[in-house]
Amino acid sequence: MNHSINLHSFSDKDSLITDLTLKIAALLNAGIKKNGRAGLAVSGGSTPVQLFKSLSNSDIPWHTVDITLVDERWVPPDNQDSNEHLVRSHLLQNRAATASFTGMWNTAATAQDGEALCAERLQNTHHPIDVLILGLGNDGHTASLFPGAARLPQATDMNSGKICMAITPVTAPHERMTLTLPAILNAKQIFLHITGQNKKDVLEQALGDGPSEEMPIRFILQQQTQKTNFNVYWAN
Ligand SMILES: O=C(O)[C@H](O)[C@@H](O)[C@H](O)[C@H](O)COP(=O)(O)O
Repeated sequence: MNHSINLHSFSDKDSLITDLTLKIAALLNAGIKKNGRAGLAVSGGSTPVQLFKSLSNSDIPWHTVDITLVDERWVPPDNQDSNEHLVRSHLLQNRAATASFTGMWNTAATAQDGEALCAERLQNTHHPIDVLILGLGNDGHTASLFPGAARLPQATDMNSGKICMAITPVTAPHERMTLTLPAILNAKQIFLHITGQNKKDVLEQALGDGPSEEMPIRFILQQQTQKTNFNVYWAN
């Protein structure tokens, strides 16, 4: 590995979830104490379901937390592929039911058409985001920063001034909306949450040399600004 990272390894998923839940709760509680509100941005996919369930029971004044998405597939919230659907089903439950949620999807026909409204809504949530959770795809994507996507250069341009951007993956279904790289790196704390040997292998490959465009998680691993705390949580 050519780049050093803070890697927290766990022998099983349950111990990871217990530890990460406490860590996230402490950071959100600290943010609330200092600023009156806190921001939490979450990814979709299958990995975070157990974490969402655990977080939903955490002792946090959830009514002072703004929950947003890191990315979204451009499908309505009643679609099983919707990340908003996932968050509503597993995170906005129990104690966390009182949190304020701002999704990315809107009724525009395409993500590109819905970009301005999505950005406007996100601007009205708590910033900077206190805790942002990323996942990792087998192709090295994170958020919806997909290798080979035509708009990847714009979505990773640190000077775009944009908070979110529509993007069409070539390696996965659905047009997406993603937080841009500068918006992701503006978070105070980023956790990369991954499970299984396969994802660890992908991470190790990404930590080696090669173009970030080929494995966009490298844009995060090799962040130039160094102002964001970045930790990897991995369990087998
Ligand atoms: O909506 C999405 O697809 C995601 O936010 C995406 O970036 C995800 O985190 C990875 O694809 C990992 O997904 P899994 O957890 O399902 O492996």
